Amino acid sequence: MPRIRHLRAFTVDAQGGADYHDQPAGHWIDDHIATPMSVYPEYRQSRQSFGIDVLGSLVVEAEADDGTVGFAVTTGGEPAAWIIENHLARFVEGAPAGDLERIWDQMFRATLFYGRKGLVLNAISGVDLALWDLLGKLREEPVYALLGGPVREEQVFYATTARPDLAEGMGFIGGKLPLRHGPAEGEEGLRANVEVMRSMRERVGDDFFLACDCWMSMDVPYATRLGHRLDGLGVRWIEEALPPDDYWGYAELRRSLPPGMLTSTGEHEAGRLGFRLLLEMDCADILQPDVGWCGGLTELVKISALADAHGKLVVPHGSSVYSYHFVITRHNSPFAEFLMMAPRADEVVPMFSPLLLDEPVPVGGRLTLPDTPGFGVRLNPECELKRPYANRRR
Ligand SMILES: C[C@H](O)[C@H](O)[C@@H](O)[C@@H](O)C(=O)O
Ligand SMILES: [Mg+2]
Repeated sequence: MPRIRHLRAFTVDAQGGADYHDQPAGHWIDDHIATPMSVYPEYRQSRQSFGIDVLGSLVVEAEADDGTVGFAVTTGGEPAAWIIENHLARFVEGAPAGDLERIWDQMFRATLFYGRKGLVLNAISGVDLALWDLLGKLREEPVYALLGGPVREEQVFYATTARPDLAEGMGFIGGKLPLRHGPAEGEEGLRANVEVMRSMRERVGDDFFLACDCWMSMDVPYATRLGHRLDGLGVRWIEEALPPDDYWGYAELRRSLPPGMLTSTGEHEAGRLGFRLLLEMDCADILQPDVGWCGGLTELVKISALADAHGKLVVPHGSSVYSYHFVITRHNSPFAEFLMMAPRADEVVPMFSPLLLDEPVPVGGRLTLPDTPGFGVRLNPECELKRPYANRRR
């Protein structure tokens, strides 16, 4: 097995890409969506106004001594690039390309004093995914084959979108709508949240599930009232109603919702111990780790096994090929998320566009992955990469 000769971290000088919240004005994903910052009226209209896209895309390359290059993309930008070049690289360069477990463990242990979750886990995830891509290319196998192979022929998707009614016509099995109002907008905002879901239910068929995404914007009393007002509208789950660390609140909310209305969370959680806490405190019915943020595939495998042992679903937060190669191999990941990244959510475009070439998209709401080695994607040469920390300080 070749050794890893170089690890490189780049930022991308282009909108969109892996930091998919970085979109031009007018895009549905930045149009008055409720967030923890909604308590400040000046930050309600646009999530970019408070910096949701402040980090930018991160590209990680791992080159083996035989010249093979694996890469991956995630959210992290310059700060993640600094962590990778000045701290994580020492555990990767010189190591055998197959030593994913030891490399991951050293990266995680070495950053515990300042990492644990958040940006550092994004950086570790980016390195880990690049190493899985490299290993697949060296072994000439798709990553899903390295994970034990598919448990189904094709993957079905629900769509996260401002237009679930359009997503139904595209063959998706359900639609998740981001809610626009939080507690600070009072009863009027709550009524508007309920009304948008009621209106959407009237526009889609009974077999098409709806969910609502609250992006950490609420509190337990408000989310409980919301859940009971949505009862009867066929809302499958209420997503990420509370801040990620409010394990107690999630457990209380889950007990308080109407029978059959599920809760989900996890896209801003990281590491298997964080997900163990969500499981053992009965916080959610569906866990949604983002494989580009939770620690990468090496950690997602552990998170998923824990969840499976608790009888819980793992439906990773939209992360393009990096989650598709995983979910196709796990029974407790029966469907996947697809984020509709067209500005008016009226057509299917690759999630990380324009950063990747050969990025697969669902057709008719379903997808069969090719057997291309690694994750089966290439970097778009038209996207200008910058390597801000090539001259390492440490
Ligand atoms: C659409 C949601 O508001 C977020 O932008 C999205 O990133 C995430 O929460 C999701 O579940 O897709
Ligand atoms: Mg979400």
